[in-house]
Amino acid sequence: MATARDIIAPSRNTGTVSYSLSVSPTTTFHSPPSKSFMAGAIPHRVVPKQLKPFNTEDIKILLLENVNQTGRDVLTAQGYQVEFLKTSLPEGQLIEKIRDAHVIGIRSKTKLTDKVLREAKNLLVIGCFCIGTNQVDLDYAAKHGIAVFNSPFANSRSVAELVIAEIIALARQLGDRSNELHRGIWNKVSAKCWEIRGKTLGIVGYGHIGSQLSVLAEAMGMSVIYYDILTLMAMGSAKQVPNLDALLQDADFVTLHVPETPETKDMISTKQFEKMKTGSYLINASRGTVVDIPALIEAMRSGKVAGAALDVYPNEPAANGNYFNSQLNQWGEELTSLSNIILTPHIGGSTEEAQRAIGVEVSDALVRYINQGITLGSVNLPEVTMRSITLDEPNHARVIYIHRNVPGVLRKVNEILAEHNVDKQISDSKGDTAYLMADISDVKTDDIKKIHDSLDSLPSRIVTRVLY
Ligand SMILES: NC(=O)c1ccc[n+]([C@@H]2O[C@H](COP(=O)([O-])OP(=O)(O)OC[C@H]3O[C@@H](n4cnc5c(N)ncnc54)[C@H](O)[C@@H]3O)[C@@H](O)[C@H]2O)c1
Ligand SMILES: O=C(O)[C@H](O)COP(=O)(O)O
Repeated sequence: MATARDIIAPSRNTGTVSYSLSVSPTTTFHSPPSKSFMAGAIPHRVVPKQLKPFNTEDIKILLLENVNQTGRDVLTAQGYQVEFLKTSLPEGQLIEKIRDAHVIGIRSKTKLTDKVLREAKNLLVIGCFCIGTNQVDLDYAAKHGIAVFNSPFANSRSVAELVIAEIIALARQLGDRSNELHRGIWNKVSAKCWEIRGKTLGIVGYGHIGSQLSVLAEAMGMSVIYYDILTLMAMGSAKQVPNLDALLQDADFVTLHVPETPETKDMISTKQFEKMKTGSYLINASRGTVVDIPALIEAMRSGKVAGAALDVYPNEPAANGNYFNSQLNQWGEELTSLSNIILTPHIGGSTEEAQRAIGVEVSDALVRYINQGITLGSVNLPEVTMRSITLDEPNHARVIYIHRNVPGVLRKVNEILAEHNVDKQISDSKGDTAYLMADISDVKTDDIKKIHDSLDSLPSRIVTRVLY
């Protein structure tokens, strides 16, 4: 029997009733009509038709990890069934829950491995309500026609501001002084406390966060150097250095802003600490795997590193609570016993501004994908968009065919579509997966199932959807 993932029934809402235009990606291209337009210069506006894949209340969305209310509002306004949980889920429970879901929304904790995704038979799309997508097996998802979206920079500023705060806090040993006074100890010292003015900040990874931080740090009188695998335009007076060693030997503060990849695993370990200046500082708000923590503990004990701020850890708890100990990470208690180390629970992107913006951005992308098949912003499928079908175009349908990227597919698809007029068609590929979108006209209701089933029976098929 066809499932919600592949068979597409007509929407209850696609008659002549009024439509919400908010879901149309093209809405922003329609200026409000001016007075002269209203006076009759243009007889009527072109109104995008709200395509629906099937009765929207059939769409089941599972939101984990306390996705912001803004995101929940966008999705519930569509009439989807939204289940919301504050925490991540252990693998067994995740597998049980994901079997039913057409959409899952997560943040950085939920691991969507191939093992989990294999059970997600109905899953159309994954929304990462964060920047990182390392927690998702992107390749498996693409090969199975599951689109993945994220929010590439809505929390970048929040992370950059946190790092600025940490640079000053480490230079002035604020964490220690505050902890002491909380225990009743007055310890007024200036030894080894510094201004940050004139010091050198070394930024590893000069992307959205690194470059934003660069601007803020220079404004506070720091010199900025950066290392990145790409040659990137410097902000202000910052200077790119040719390799990591060059950065480590010159920086007073080293801050990490690279993604989690095989190349960045233990990027900062014993050898790198040896290259750093004595009395320098390390900040990691990227991913926990990037720093070899036992090596950091050693470097801090020896005095090589004068202070550190960590926001991310190799193992992080699924929920808030009393979990940060040696069971979670074997060095947990050694780390907490060090002086001048700021430990935060992965809060780099946790501001009201960032979470609200991410909620809207990712939910909008999910709605566009579910209702119209648009993949703009997808991190694992080719980015494909087409202007909306309008209310002036009855008997039109949008065909989405995600298929293996092998020769001869377009010919077969167009043989199937040949009985109809193909108004627009776009096809693009990324690796092994290709994405075809075609708007066709002269389509009768009875044709929909035939088109769907014919495309679905092609050997190249990954996912077939027909929207109208
Ligand atoms: N602590 C938090 O709450 C928080 C919030 C947002 C992002 N993050 C993490 O920060 C990371 C960076 O975020 P971003 O938005 O700046 O990402 P980005 O993709 O904009 O920038 C990453 C940069 O790192 C560079 N890079 C990749 N591999 C490298 C390597 N081996 N050596 C040197 N440079 C390398 C890339 O070329 C790119 O310029 C994210 O991947 C995410 O893991 C953490
Ligand atoms: O990837 C990110 O955006 C950050 O690591 C923040 O993740 P979070 O949304 O789980 O706090």
